[in-house]
Amino acid sequence: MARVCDKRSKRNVRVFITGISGFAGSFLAEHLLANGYEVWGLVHRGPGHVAHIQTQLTLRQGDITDFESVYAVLAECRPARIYHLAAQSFVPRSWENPWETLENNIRGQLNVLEAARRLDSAPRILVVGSNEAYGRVQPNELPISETTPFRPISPYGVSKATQDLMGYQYWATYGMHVVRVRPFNHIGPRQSAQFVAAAFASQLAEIEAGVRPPVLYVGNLDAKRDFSDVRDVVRAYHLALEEGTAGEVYNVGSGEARSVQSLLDTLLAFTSVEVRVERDPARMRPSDIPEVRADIRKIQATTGWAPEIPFEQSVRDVLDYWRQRVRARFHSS
Ligand SMILES: C[C@H]1O[C@H](OP(=O)(O)OP(=O)(O)OC[C@H]2O[C@@H](n3cnc4c(=O)[nH]c(N)nc43)[C@H](O)[C@@H]2O)[C@@H](O)[C@@H](O)C1=O
Repeated sequence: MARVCDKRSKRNVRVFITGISGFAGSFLAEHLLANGYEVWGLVHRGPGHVAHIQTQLTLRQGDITDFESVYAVLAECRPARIYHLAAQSFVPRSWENPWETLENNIRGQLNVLEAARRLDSAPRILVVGSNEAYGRVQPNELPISETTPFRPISPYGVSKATQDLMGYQYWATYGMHVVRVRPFNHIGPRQSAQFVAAAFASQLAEIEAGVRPPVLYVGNLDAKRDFSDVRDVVRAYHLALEEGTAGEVYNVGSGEARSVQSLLDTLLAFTSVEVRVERDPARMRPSDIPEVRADIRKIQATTGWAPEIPFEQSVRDVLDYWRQRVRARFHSS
């Protein structure tokens, strides 16, 4: 373990992160900088969530679905590690526009792997799948292990199953050092308000600030998800790529299932305002996986990783993040 945390030994190790300006990508960039890596990244538009550390990074603009732009940036960087995080990650959007999600996620990763194959730096590559690839899991299959079959029920799940298999194939065919992870739900500051914890916290922060009536809109509260903190998840990504075995795949989760109702109850315990909770039909999905829970023994045994941030702390941090954002928005106008 000391090996991957030794800053001096990583000073010349160049990593490249796709999706660096996003939710998980920004925390990964911070984590790798703190561990002494030289961090590069691909941004589509602006620096987003890495604006505050921009001077410590080398950012290049490009479109993940355009091979030439991906190849040009990777050929310039010649990274020793690639963390491929860029993706369309909101499940309901994939039902509205399936091809957009499939194209972005599948073509995007194909471009990264094909470009990496042409590099003489022979990078290690982290491919990010999802528990959505497991899809419709039966109660007797819980907790979900890496050998549980894929039965995706959303185009997003299909795209992640494909990315996962593609990562395997590039290892099997070309012997490339590809390590795959299958993260379960992760929450934390900076997450878009599309996702459940941020969706609830952002409404609550606005209600507290008096800029929204005291009605909190929700979707399916019965679903059970395996939530972990994004800061624990990016630590797992780093350890998986440094300590994991090429060609292998690792679940990343907490090992516990919680209902969306219990997430809501935890949030409401942190506020003193009275809210009415109302079911919003627009937030219901054509199909929703009823329960997921990760078997995380494989990554624990291989890397020693374990989640460290308690669920309540993550939820509190999400709410505080949205309180700050709401304050900044309404004080500056
Ligand atoms: C691992 C996996 O994790 C995530 O996928 P997700 O599970 O779809 O995440 P979510 O936060 O959108 O929904 C969680 C649950 O919460 C329910 N729910 C209730 N009420 C609202 C609501 O108001 N908003 C949302 N978004 N969900 C709601 C919703 O029906 C679902 O059962 C992505 O990061 C994905 O990229 C990924 O890979």
